[in-house]
Amino acid sequence: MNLDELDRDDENEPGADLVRAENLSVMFGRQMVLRNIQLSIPRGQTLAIIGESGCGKTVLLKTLVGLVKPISGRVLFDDDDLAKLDDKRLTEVRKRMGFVFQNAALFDSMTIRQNVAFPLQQHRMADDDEINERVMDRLAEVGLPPEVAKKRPAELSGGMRKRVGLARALIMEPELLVYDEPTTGLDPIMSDVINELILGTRRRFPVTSIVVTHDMHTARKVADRVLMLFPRTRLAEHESQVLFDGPPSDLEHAEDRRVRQFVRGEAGERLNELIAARG
Ligand SMILES: Nc1ncnc2c1ncn2[C@@H]1O[C@H](COP(=O)(O)OP(=O)(O)OP(=O)(O)O)[C@@H](O)[C@H]1O
Repeated sequence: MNLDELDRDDENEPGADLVRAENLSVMFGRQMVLRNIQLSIPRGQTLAIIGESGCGKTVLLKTLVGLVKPISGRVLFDDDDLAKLDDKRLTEVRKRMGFVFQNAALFDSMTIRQNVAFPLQQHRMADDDEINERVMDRLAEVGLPPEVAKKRPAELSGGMRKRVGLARALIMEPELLVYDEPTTGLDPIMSDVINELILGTRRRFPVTSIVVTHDMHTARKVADRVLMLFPRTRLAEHESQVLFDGPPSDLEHAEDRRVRQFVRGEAGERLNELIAARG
């Protein structure tokens, strides 16, 4: 083994950062949604991003995977600055990411087999037999029976569609999996099935995960680390937008009262603010 190979091995070790955001700020028109976000996600970590509606969770997620461009700062994926990559390199990098969207985002006109195979076919990654085998393996991994492959999304329940979405995200064996609200709209039992799948996926593959969620049960159960964002508009000028960054077990005793209120589901002074705003 030469020195270059040794270096590469170091980078792939658990613990080295896969994603790094430096001084990230994002604006839409005149609205500053994110300001000066600093974030490093080591390989193998599962990070949950929480915070009230509209605080910028999804925007942060999209910026970290290069779907939204920051007005300042940068995102490094495995040390590559996403803003500096041309389209071809960005496509290569995206192949290393899997996306599980809120509504599963399946193609209604395609069968489940075609939906799950889509990323492989799009990148012409395998022949038909291999694609078929991989699709069936992934469906089995998310607990779906083989006969589901022939069905169309409309014939499945919401929970089954979410599982198909996860199977599709896994088909490329990504290094980074991002989940946007994976349990929204599901009953508590089906939510827990999805939580267990997220945990099981992490056990089976050495994947790094980012989970945007409103569901504190999900955050506590699947995450090694939780990041809580707060809406920019309600922060004092000097305050950081990240109110909490630590293990889920520390949330209940967080120093910041706004964190404790959020995780306990208490409206606190927010209720008075909303009543005052209504006049
Ligand atoms: N493409 C866009 N163009 C303009 N404004 C946007 C765009 N995407 C998001 N925003 C604004 O950015 C803010 C943060 O949105 P974001 O979707 O990240 O919130 P969130 O914390 O994920 O909320 P929720 O929990 O309700 O999904 C919102 O005010 C939203 O209107």
